[in-house]
Amino acid sequence: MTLLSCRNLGFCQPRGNAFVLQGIDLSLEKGELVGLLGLNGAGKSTLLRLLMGFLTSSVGDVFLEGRSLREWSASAIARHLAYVPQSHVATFPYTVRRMVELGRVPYSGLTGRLAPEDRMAVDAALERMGLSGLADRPVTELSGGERQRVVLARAIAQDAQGLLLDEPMTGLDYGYQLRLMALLADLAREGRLVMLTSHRPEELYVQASRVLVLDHGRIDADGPPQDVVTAQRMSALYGVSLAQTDHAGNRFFHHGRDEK
Ligand SMILES: Nc1ncnc2c1ncn2[C@@H]1O[C@H](COP(=O)(O)OP(=O)(O)OP(=O)(O)O)[C@@H](O)[C@H]1O
Repeated sequence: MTLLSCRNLGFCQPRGNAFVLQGIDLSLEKGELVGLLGLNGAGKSTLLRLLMGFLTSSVGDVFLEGRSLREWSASAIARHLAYVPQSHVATFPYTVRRMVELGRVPYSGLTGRLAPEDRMAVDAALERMGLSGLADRPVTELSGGERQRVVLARAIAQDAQGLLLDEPMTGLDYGYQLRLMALLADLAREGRLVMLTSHRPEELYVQASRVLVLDHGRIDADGPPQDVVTAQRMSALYGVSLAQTDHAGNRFFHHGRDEK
């Protein structure tokens, strides 16, 4: 079932004269783990922000559950879609628990008391991100990777049907990168739409059910990872010579020896 879709979506920055995104047609289904690849500046974050309703399209429209996002209130969107930004600066010394509790605001309201199910969702998210032992620490006193796990836990606590993540692996140690990808795959298998931007095609090859390539603001490829994450396409996209080796369900890329 389609959760999010867009038709002929286009976006120009307010003071820019060129389109950052153009002619984007997408139908994003519940149960999919969608990876979004593209060069720096290709428009990946812009697309996620348009799908979240943080930016308003210049052309075309985004639909959530078949209704234009323009008809949805911000809190109703937040009960359907959670978002993890590319970077997050902690300026106020909230505790880790309090930060994760903010994921429940779409249900409890800003001043509302947390119901038992809110507390359960917060505890489960803390546990899933390995933060139970840090719950009472101020976020301003955490490492970069720990803070990233707090932002991820807040999004998971939101318990939304759609989870849109902008380079979520940034700053995570290798163990948490692998755990997070497995968790995202689980969330998709549970019937959620999970969409993430990434600069790691090999990781998308293993876990994503669908991979999109954005190139110069347009969708250049859209399909299963076996068809999209190929040495030929990745070489063309990144402008480097790559060869591929498949092994035990993984695909590894090797940088050609002729290039430095
Ligand atoms: N606030 C802004 N004002 C003007 N231009 C912007 C703004 N934010 C982004 N852009 C431009 O929009 C284009 C798309 O940026 P976007 O952040 O969506 O790219 P991205 O694919 O997410 O890149 P990266 O991989 O580097 O995160 C870029 O050309 C960028 O320079």
